[in-house]
Amino acid sequence: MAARVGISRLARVVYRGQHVRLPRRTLPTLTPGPTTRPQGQAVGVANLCRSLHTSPRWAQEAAQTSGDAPQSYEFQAETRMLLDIVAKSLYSEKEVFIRELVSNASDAIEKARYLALQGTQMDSSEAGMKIHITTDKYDKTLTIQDSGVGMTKEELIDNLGTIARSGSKAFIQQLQEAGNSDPQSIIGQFGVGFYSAFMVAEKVEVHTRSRLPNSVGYCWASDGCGKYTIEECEGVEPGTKIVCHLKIANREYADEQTVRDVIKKYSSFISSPIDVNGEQANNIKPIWLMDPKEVSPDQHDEFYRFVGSAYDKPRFVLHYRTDAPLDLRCVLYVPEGKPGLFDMNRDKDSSVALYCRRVLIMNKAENVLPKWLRFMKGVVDSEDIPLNLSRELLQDSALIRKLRTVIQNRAIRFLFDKSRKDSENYRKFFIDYGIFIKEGILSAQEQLEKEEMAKLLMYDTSAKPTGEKVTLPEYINQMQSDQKDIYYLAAPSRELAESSPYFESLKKKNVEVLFCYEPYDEVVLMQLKEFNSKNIISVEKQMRQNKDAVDFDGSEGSLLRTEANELMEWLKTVLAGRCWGVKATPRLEAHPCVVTVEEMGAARHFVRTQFSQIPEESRYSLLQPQLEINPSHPIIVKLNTLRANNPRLAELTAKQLFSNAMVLAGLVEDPRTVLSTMNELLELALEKH
Ligand SMILES: Nc1ncnc2c1ncn2[C@@H]1O[C@H](COP(=O)(O)OP(=O)(O)OP(=O)(O)O)[C@@H](O)[C@H]1O
Repeated sequence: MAARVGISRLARVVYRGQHVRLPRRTLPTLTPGPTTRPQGQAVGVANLCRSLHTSPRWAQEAAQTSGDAPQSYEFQAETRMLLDIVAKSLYSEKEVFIRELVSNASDAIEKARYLALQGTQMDSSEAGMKIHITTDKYDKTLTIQDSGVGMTKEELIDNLGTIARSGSKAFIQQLQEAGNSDPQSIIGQFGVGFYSAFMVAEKVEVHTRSRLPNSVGYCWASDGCGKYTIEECEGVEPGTKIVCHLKIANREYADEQTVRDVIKKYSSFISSPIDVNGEQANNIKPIWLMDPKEVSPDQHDEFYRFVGSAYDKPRFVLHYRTDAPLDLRCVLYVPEGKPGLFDMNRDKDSSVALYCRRVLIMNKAENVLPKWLRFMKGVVDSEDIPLNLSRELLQDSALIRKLRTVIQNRAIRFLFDKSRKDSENYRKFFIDYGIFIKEGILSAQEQLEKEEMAKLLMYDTSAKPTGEKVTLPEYINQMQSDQKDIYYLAAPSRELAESSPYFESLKKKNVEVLFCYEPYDEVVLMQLKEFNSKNIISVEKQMRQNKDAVDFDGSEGSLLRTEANELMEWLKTVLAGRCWGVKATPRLEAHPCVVTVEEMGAARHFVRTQFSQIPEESRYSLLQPQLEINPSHPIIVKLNTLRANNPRLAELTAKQLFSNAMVLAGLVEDPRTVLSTMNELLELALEKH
């Protein structure tokens, strides 16, 4: 290694095609040679450098060659094409070449570990399984050395002279299909493995020795312009050392801090230690690869803050490993904090990083998790994901879809487990994050998928005190033996739900009813339609469908059948244009009447969202409300006599009863519309007092 002298005392010369750094005092003795390095003269050059008391790295290595002339080879045609494009492209993220080389180094170490584990006879020691990176600003070199499997001469030719990886093949194929029209746009979608080094290097040297017994070392070198050389070298350590002689424009990659930053960005979680100039650069443990039992809560807290760029803690940790149907290692966190308004946005960036064998593929990987799980933060690592996965493929590949389904199913199972075993914390989670689950149900296509997510829903219920929620499976478990359907009631609050006329008869029969307080709750349940082969129906619908006849037994204070029939006929006339039918119901007790419509939830949604644009007279014909009267209620009984005694007061009372019922059903957006006749009604009612 050259002695470190100040830059002012150094001079740079190009000697036989190489940039050589020399102390100034030696300059007069140097005679520039030819601009290209002739084959077979490496030893001479090295000798010259030694005699000048300087030893640039390439010259040091040249001094160790066997002395035989390096053999020259041509790259396979496809490789040449790839190299040409890579070298000339204006690829914006050149730094990824470090990721590619580090990932190859890590793969080589993994292979060596694996072979050693398999009992293959090898020259290996676990202790040295490291990646060493050295930077030299003066030489403009970046060297990446691993203690992995190394390569034999044949492997060098096969692996680096031809396109081995499928990703590169796909890249070439796309390029050909695109008719060479826009290579930059295509190259941006791919990592191009080892060849990406030529984006930044004018020359790349690979010093390698296979770990197989009795292997010799080789030096592979190329400027990426169609040819490469291989020569036998002595003193090569087992493993591979890649020296990138950087182009002047890319000399920043010989800067230690730049390299550290790139490693932090892409390769923090590589399992082998990565040293940059002797100091470890990846000090974060890939905890998702550890045995879940071995990871402490503190480690999770720290890692969560790192991956999620968060300041709180995770409330739930899903640390999950599987080999089938996909190889998958993931750690996913549910934040302790509540979601902010921004988190609700479906376009919010994902907080999940996608790795493949500890190599970062994409930081904010969209589509790895379904949208509704966007509140989860963490890491997904799958060996089945190709390293060169493009953004386009990530958008729409069968593999990513499969990954998404596997993770979604696991997340649902995990959360469902929490709901049963850690119910208090799950209840709090549901209050904060339930809206995402509802969104998931609304956006799912398949009934089965909807029902899976619906296991996670929780509601207040008529059978439990306020705040004690039940899940749908719990509701079904508690159902009465003769109960066929799941009932729900949408109301703005528990008080209004409990006093709802629609709930009266079920309450009397002790039938449990789910209370939904949010406007979108009933939209979700309407979409869900059924759960575990049970229909989910609103209490209003249940009432409208009910065919129970009124028992006109002449009980005291109740209308007789004929009286009720006459009153209903009269009501039809008085409410013409607003009411599409009148019937008597046995299901009311405290209330004089209710309004029912075909799909109450949908109607309410319609009223909320569309009614302002629809003229008054058309609104009723769209809703077609039906009035159901309670023939035993004092107001109804009185109304029947009133229509003969005081027709005007009876008419006003009937209209007001209908308006009140519409309000109770949640079908009136603007309450002022029901007050128009109220003063006249009061005036007449108070006349005799
Ligand atoms: N440091 C290394 N040690 C041993 N072999 C290496 C090393 N770097 C590259 N290779 C060999 O060269 C081949 C080509 O490398 P390249 O990066 O172009 O693609 P790849 O690593 O095969 O692709 P992928 O990472 O998708 O499997 C590798 O498959 C490997 O056999």
